[in-house]
Amino acid sequence: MSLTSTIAQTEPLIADKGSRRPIAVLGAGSWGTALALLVASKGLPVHLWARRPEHAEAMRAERQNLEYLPGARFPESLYPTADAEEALHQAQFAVVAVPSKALRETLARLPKASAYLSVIKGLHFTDHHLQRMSQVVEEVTGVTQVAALSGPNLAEEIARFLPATAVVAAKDPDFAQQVQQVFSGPSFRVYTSSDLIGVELGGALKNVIALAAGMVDGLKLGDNAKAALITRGLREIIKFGVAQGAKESTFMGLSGLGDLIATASSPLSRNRSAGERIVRGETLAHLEAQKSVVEGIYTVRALHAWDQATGADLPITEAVYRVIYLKSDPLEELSRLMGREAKPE
Ligand SMILES: NC(=O)C1=CN([C@@H]2O[C@H](COP(=O)(O)OP(=O)(O)OC[C@H]3O[C@@H](n4cnc5c(N)ncnc54)[C@H](OP(=O)(O)O)[C@@H]3O)[C@@H](O)[C@H]2O)C=CC1
Ligand SMILES: O=C(CO)COP(=O)(O)O
Repeated sequence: MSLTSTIAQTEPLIADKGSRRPIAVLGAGSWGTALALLVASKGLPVHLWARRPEHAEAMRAERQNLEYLPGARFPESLYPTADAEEALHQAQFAVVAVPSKALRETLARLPKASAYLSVIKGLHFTDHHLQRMSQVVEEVTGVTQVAALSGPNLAEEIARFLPATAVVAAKDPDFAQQVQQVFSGPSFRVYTSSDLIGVELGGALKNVIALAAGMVDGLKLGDNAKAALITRGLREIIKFGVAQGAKESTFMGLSGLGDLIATASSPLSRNRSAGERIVRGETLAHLEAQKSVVEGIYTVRALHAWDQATGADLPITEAVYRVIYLKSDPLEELSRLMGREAKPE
């Protein structure tokens, strides 16, 4: 099936301007593929870009992504390609779904889209500044129409069309609504928000708390400890996020508390399971080398650099940093947290 026939055969289900144009998904890992499936299952044309031609070819032949999401069959309107020009041709917007460490390089070598949706849960520290992924997109491409989608969204569950929710935030409310329409469906309910900072920070920072939650699981510290970690972790996220300009209420929503609960408790979470493996002796080098990304190990490094530069008070984040990067004993870090100065909640 050719690209043009994919577009021509597809009857769009949404009524907004530009809806006949395809959605380009840049990154054919587990999340890019799951989102491509969601949209294509509505009959909308989706171009899924993979960086390796043999990966795109295999997906076209198998009609599934055997490397990242085996078993999830591709609808007709999902077209995998390694040709970026083809992927981005007439796209309504491009969904960026590569790991945060690959974002700059990927955007710099691909043709520009007219608008972008970041679904990346990461954070950069460059030149003494923290950068959210939408800011990186804007800086590298010069495109200002950028949104972010986040929430409790484990790719394997989304690809099985189990019910889930997410929130999309953008400076332009019309663009947030356009994205909402494209992704909303019977198994995926999408809310809008104007708090781009809060939505992006919630998604990035919960990965650090999920790493800590995995450590709690690995050390068998119990459910009280896990609940305490999630609650105090959320407090740390809120304090940091509000200082960055986010709204506190955003962190009590899907992209904050919602995602934190899912990631800190699910056996499917790579961040949570990485925490578990770290306390059993697995090395940072091994985690960095694994095929599927563990974003929290980069986010905690960026937050540590920020903490060093500004003196922000991020005790759980710092404890996770010391365990992962300085090989500190997790039980010593725990007693340091438990022994902090007494204070009101
Ligand atoms: N998986 C999930 O449940 C969810 C993930 N996210 C976020 O989405 C983002 C992507 O994660 P996810 O899809 O899970 O990651 P995966 O590890 O599953 O896939 C990563 C994808 O990015 C590609 N990639 C890796 N390095 C590069 C590079 N240097 N240049 C170009 N492409 C590259 C990989 O290609 P190749 O195979 O060739 O290496 C692969 O297609 C992360 O920020 C994650 O936090 C958000 C919500 C849910
Ligand atoms: O962001 C996610 C769920 O919302 C995915 O979590 P992991 O990256 O830990 O697998």
